[in-house]
Amino acid sequence: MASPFVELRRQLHQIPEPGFQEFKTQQLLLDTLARLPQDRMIIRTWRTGILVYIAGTNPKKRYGYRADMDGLPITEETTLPFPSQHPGYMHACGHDLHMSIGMGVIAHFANEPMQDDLVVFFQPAEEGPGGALPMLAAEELQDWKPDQIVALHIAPEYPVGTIATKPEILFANTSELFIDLLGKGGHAAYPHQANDMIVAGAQMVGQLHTIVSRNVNPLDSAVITIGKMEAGTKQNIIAEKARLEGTIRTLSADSMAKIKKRIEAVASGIESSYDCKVTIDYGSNYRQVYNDPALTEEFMDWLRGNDNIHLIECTEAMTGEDFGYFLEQIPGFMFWLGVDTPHGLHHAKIEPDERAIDIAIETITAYLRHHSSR
Ligand SMILES: CC(=O)N[C@@H](CCC[C@H](N)C(=O)O)C(=O)O
Repeated sequence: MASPFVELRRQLHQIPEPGFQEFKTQQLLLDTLARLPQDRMIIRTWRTGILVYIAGTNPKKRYGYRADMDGLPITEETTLPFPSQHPGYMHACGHDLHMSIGMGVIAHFANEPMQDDLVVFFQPAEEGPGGALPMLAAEELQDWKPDQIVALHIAPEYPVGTIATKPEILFANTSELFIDLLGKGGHAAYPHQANDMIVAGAQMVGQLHTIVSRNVNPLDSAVITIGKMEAGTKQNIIAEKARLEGTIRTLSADSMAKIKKRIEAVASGIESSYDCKVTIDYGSNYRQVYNDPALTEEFMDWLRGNDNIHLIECTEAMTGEDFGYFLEQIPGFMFWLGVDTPHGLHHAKIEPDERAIDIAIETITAYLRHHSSR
């Protein structure tokens, strides 16, 4: 029989919700918390998020664990017997696992407290527009700020039982990218009387893809991805508008600033070439995930003595995570948790191996207990 936290993951998996609309998710987590011993627990809600305080036996310090809550606009194509019940939405980035692991950590310390205090943050809207920054500024959190914090992210490429991390930068700086092109629509047979935004938008995508290869130092990694392009209404109508939606990733703040300047230059070139209006909106921006070097090294050393975990010192990834904002204010680290599936993050067929859930709960609780008693 599956552990209660695997069961919880299966329930969460069925109700993926967009950022700041995690209403059913919040209720399910609150109902689950209500079944745990309450004597050491204080629960606060913030928007669709939850903060859970577990008082220690003789606290000198406060630890934190953060789990993200939102799903993605993906139509699930897994073979799981508990698929998403929300059409067009899926937990395809492991947040269902991150939350069930958080609940396992809470249950562990609610039953057998450690010396120090613990706050678990169930944080909405990691995929966008970003729940971490407003949550960190929320009144509900001010007297509960931890002294040290940890979070994890599932890693499809690693076997179960693997943890991968590194000191310093783990995940990139990110900026969303929304570009609107406005030209002049018209009849398909009269292109000379219109400004076709399909042609302008396609040109712009091509030019955007030269920025990383031609303007960024190759030793300083960066990515521009356009994940969505929308234009036109019918095959014989010239499109008046086009919209490009994407994301920028960089390891350095300098490259992010440079890329944005180049995008603006490309946009003004497109405006004059196609006699159109181009508007850029950078949406939400996430700070890099910067692992505290001393705490991460110490965690890695501790893992080396743990026979159940295979530790990998990995390289940086160009993924983003608004946990970077937590790490800007609170020392701590993030790590990858192996879930061994051939399909990557954000893929409709991703099926993380659930055995990783109990492994993560055991590892985090043992680490916190070890650290807390020092
Ligand atoms: C771990 C992960 O996949 N995170 C997301 C974060 C998205 C940030 C933002 N909405 C953007 O698209 O820039 C990622 O896509 O890396």
